[in-house]
Amino acid sequence: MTTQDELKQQAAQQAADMVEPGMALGVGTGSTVAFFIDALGDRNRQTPLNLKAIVTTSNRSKQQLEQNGFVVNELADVDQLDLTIDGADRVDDDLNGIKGGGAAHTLEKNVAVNSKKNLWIVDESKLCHRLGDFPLPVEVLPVSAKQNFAKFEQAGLQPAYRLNEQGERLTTHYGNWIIDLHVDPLPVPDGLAAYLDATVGVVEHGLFLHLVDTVLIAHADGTIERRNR
Ligand SMILES: O=C(CO)[C@H](O)[C@H](O)COP(=O)(O)O
Repeated sequence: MTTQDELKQQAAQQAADMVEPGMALGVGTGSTVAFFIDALGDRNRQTPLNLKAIVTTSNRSKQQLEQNGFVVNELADVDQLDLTIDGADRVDDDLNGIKGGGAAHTLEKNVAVNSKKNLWIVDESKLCHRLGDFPLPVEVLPVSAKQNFAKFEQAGLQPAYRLNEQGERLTTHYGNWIIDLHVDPLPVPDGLAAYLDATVGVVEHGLFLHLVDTVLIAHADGTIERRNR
């Protein structure tokens, strides 16, 4: 039987084959992306890709890219990316998604919107008809987290602070906190995104709507499905 890791690896391998020489590439975060980075490294060792730039969204991915011989750039040093390859926590029938299971969605969204094309690599367990069964991560400034938490509670969004292994509030790369919202299903994702975008103290949320161009889905029967927006 194919394990979930094998499925992630298959999607990652196919994505690595889709990278074109000379591209400015964005690379996301997570276990699926970790397979992608190793596959890209293998390909680059066989035939150098001479990538114009590589920008990534976490220290973990950065370290792994460097171990594979790539030089990593900051988003601030690049005008625009050609392609960004990332994982996702959920993908719905309209190719909208939830990201941020790894608390990296703020940088992930900044990289994604500055990329001409976005490709997600997922195994079939990430598919859903409607978003909601995976908690929606919201990165908030600590200064007004208490008030925003109360606001989310009043709005029926069932907030919970994300905790680290020590049981303390998890701190993001930018020194903020994550509040996970629990609404299943999300009735109107665009409406919720607009509400969160307009909430002072919300740094970024994990709703990635109308953003991805292509999703590669690894199925348990060994096929890789390609869905385009
Ligand atoms: O959004 C993310 C991190 O913020 C990841 O892309 C998402 O959590 C998927 O991770 P994995 O490939 O490990 O399932």
